[in-house]
Amino acid sequence: MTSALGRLHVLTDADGGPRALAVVAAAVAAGAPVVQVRAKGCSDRVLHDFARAVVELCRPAGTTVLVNDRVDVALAVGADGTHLGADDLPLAAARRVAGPGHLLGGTARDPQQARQLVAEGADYLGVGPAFATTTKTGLPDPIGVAGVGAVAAAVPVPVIAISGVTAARVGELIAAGATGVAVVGAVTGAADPGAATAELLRALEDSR
Ligand SMILES: Cc1ncc(COP(=O)(O)OP(=O)(O)O)c(N)n1
Ligand SMILES: Cc1ncsc1CCOP(=O)(O)O
Ligand SMILES: [Mg+2]
Repeated sequence: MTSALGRLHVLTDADGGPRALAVVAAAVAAGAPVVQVRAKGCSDRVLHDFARAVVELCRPAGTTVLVNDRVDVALAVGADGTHLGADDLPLAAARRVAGPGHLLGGTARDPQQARQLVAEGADYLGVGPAFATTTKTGLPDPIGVAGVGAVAAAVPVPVIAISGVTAARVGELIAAGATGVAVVGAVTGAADPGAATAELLRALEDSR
């Protein structure tokens, strides 16, 4: 079943450890509509078990679960979708594996790339890097609010802005045309991830 796509995507921090699950529980309890399992550098077994635990935390709350990079793991744990970047399985190939009822998102930084991903069947796009971030290294220069807006104007699917997103920056991103935002540090790095999630949700509500 394809779940509706929420406007706040909380991405787990890369290590997928026990604190990561506690952050997910706090974000879900605070009303996060989407959690993305993003764990780097771990074994398939660790990623699978972590993703399964996230699904078990999210299902009772009706929270949509996406898995970063790995459509096989997403399907194995019953997640709602998969997020695919330039180094991941091509989106069209993932669609052949996953079938029509699985949310597939792609990463885009410009209108041409965005239109290509939509043509391949993307249900939504993660667009950025909007602002500079220390969470992920090796990123190209930020595209800024204007760059997010240029992509949003070019495609009919939801645009989720990512990179350096804070509650204070939500309004300008939505005003530029983004549907929602994706965050790592704003929640996982917060002393109170639940309160941080609620602040982001308020900022999104205020930006309608
Ligand atoms: C919502 C959302 N947007 C963009 C990304 C980045 O994905 P990708 O380019 O595959 O980079 P990694 O996250 O795999 O480092 C995302 N994960 N989610
Ligand atoms: C996964 C990813 N892709 C582009 S930036 C990023 C990390 C975003 O992290 P933060 O929200 O802490 O800037
Ligand atoms: Mg990826």
